[in-house]
Amino acid sequence: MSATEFHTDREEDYRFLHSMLMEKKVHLLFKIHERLKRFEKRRPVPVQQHAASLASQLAEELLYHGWRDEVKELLTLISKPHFKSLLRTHDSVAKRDFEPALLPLPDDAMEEDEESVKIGATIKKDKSTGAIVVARIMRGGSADKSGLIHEGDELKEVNGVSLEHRKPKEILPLLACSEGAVKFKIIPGSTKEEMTSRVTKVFVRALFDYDPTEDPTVPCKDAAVAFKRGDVLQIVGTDDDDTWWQARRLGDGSGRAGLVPSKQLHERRVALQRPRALFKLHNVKPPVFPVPEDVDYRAITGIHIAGLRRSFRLGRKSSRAKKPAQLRRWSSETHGAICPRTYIEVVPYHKEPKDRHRLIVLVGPSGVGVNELKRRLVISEPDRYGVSVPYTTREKRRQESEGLDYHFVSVQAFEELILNHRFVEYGEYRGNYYGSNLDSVQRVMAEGKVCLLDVHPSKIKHVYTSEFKPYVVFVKPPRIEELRLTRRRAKFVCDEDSTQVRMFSEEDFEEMLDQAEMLDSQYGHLFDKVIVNGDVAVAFRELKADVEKLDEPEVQWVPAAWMRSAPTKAWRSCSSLTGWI
Ligand SMILES: Nc1ncnc2c1ncn2[C@@H]1O[C@H](COP(=O)(O)OP(=O)(O)OP(=O)(O)O)[C@@H](O)[C@H]1O
Repeated sequence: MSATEFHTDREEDYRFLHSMLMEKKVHLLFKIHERLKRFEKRRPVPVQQHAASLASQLAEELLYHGWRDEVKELLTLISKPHFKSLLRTHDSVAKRDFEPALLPLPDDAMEEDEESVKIGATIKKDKSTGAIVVARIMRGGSADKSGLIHEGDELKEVNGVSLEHRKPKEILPLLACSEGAVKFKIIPGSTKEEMTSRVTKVFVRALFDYDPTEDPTVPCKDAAVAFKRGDVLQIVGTDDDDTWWQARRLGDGSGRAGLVPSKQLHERRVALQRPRALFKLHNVKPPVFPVPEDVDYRAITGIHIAGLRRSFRLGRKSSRAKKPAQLRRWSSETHGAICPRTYIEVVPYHKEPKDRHRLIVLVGPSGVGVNELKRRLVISEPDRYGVSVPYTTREKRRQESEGLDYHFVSVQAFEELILNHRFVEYGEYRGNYYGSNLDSVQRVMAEGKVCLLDVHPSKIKHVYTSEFKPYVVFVKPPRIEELRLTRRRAKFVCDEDSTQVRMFSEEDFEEMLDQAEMLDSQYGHLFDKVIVNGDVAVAFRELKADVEKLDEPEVQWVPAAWMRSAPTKAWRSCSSLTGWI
């Protein structure tokens, strides 16, 4: 090689190197390298493990924040499949839970006589030791029933095959190909005491519906439990998990436990949906005002039924009245307060023969037939059912009797009763007070009768105590077609003085249905029973049978707060019993 050639080569090399180093891509690679080097030293730790669900919740919330350009841009960005995949990858790295797997043990390995029972367990690689450990045992599944495998146990061998250095994914085929009994070699993860203390015996009533098939965030749809508002769930494990609990639904027959959203998780979801709820609330019509009625049921039925007059709920008459000054609400109304409804702790209650009857609270939109049902109950068994006699400050009329139609009291006496919190519900109409008084309710109950009370649901809180143990029945209108059909001949009182009656109009039906929807969405968590009042005879029979059931020795689930002064320690951590009503 000549010197000139050598020189030329060097020249070319130099040019090549120069052009390569000037390449933009190479510069970017250097930058990435430097950045990675810096992060290597800092060892960043993920701040959270649910970035993907957080982003989808954020996207949902952004929908309610107008359509500004920045919002639009952010929404487009977090909705992109690449971005979503990135977050999902981030989450699995954050959890170091790269390959979670449901352990498909054959049923007969654990439970010979229950072939239908599915094994329930998940395994994962322990991030610090690299060992394969049992992550979750589904209560009621084969693994749980065998009593041999527990959460935190380390799996060493399956059928003699060592699991060392194996990934969870590699263990599944080992189980799949095993026939008959499966042998595990296990190192127990916790002591027996620790294990039993993990299984809580807390029962809750769900205050919302949950359908895992519609929940994109549930870790495993098959392992989740669906429930409806009002269902009683036994919380069998919270596993220190603030997102998913394990629970079994009472009465579903399987005894299998599965995942349900934790109180915290549901609260977070409700909080994110709140803008929508608040938006809806602006349309809510004002609720309760006193509207007395003087229908003479004694003349109609031959039985004197004290207190069976127009309820103190705001009638359709009042909500339409264009004279708001005439009607003034006095009691402090907490109607608009919204608290996320999650779960309420409940305990079993067995009614003893010496116990008083539970208070029956009937609620429903105006005109739905609450009074009608009350009246039918009292007439059917006047010695068993009673209604409380309301209080008023107005003058007694000639045909009225003290203590039968009303308790006629002075304004001063009435206001003292208000100050002493003796009213479940009260208000003022044309300069006179009217109210449903706790003493009246207590008197009916002391007579050994079933007291029927008709209040706006926002007032239930005044009787939500162990003394009254209210059983709340929501009387719901049927679909509009059935309303038209069943109320063809029905008349209702349509003026403030209860002197005029008229037929129901299409608008009345629509308003009744709207009100029912609003009551259900705002107070549905308080309802023990929903009765659709289509055919009144059917509704009455259903109501009567339901109320009679409360006297049977069957277990009734009542709020734990009624039966003890303070919530259990175990539950205190996962539920606040205040502020939900
Ligand atoms: N299922 C039904 N079928 C036909 N008519 C009914 C039915 N239920 C109630 N009614 C009639 O509808 C009218 C209104 O019923 P009711 O007075 O019981 O309503 P309400 O819910 O108590 O209303 P308010 O809150 O205004 O007092 C009455 O004439 C009653 O007889």
